Amino acid sequence: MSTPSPDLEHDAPAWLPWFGHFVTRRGLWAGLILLCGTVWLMALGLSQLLITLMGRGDRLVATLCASACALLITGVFGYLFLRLVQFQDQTRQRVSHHATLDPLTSAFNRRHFLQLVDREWSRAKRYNMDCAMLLMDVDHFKRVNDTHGHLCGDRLLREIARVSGETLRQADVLARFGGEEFAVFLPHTDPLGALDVAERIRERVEQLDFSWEERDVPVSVSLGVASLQYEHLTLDHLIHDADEALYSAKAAGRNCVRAKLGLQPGHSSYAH
Ligand SMILES: Nc1nc2c(ncn2[C@@H]2O[C@H](COP(=O)(O)OP(=O)(O)OP(=O)(O)O)[C@@H](O)[C@H]2O)c(=O)[nH]1
Repeated sequence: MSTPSPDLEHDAPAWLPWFGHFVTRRGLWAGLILLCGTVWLMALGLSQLLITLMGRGDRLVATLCASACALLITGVFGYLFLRLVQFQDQTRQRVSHHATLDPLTSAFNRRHFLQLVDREWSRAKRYNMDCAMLLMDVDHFKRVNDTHGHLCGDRLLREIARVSGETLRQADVLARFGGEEFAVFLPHTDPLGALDVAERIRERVEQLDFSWEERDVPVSVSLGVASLQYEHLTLDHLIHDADEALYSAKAAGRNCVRAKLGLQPGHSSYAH
């Protein structure tokens, strides 16, 4: 997933791979000599051409020719240099895109999500701030794939990621956690707020008017919610609790939210 796209090869200026191989094989000095030699030959050829065309070899003509050559060569090499800078920037952006985003849904991938959330989670833990984790799983997704095909399943995953993202605040972090499972980290969110977000996502997905080849495809998700507790010593503990809550939601018949919140004694789960 994080391998650079093959498009990069196509987008590279045509001379770049060749010149890159040359410098790698022969070394920097050989590259520099090749570059200087090319510039020198271009300048010589061009000035000779101009002098021949103008038919005179006096000082004024020589100065004009030198200026024209300098201008042209600076333009050519300036353009090549700028293309190189632009290409390098595009490459950096694509590599970063591939390293952080899930290619199907454009939500964060699991690895990047865990990196981001680990930092946020540690801060919340240290400063005693609220935060919560939601795990969301598409209901009977295998059936969708089997009935309508994998392309339909893929589009459904994209739609679910889209509507979930629209439901969240800027600071919330959404990721595709695995096959048909998504994770959402909610910083500065108390247990009731987390339940509210989970319920809103569930409703938005349920209301998705999703069809494939003119056939309606009913969609629902189950969500497990866990809020940061004193006994969560690592991020894994928080994720584990969200996973247990998700399991309860599935066991309760799906299309619902279950939570491990520790809201008050005797108030540890929530049903849609
Ligand atoms: N189209 C598509 N299918 C995927 C992708 N990743 C995983 N799947 C499929 O998702 C299905 C998950 O099926 P199950 O784990 O049985 O879950 P489910 O059918 O949703 O059942 P419940 O979770 O119990 O409601 C499997 O058939 C996987 O092949 C993907 O990227 N695209």
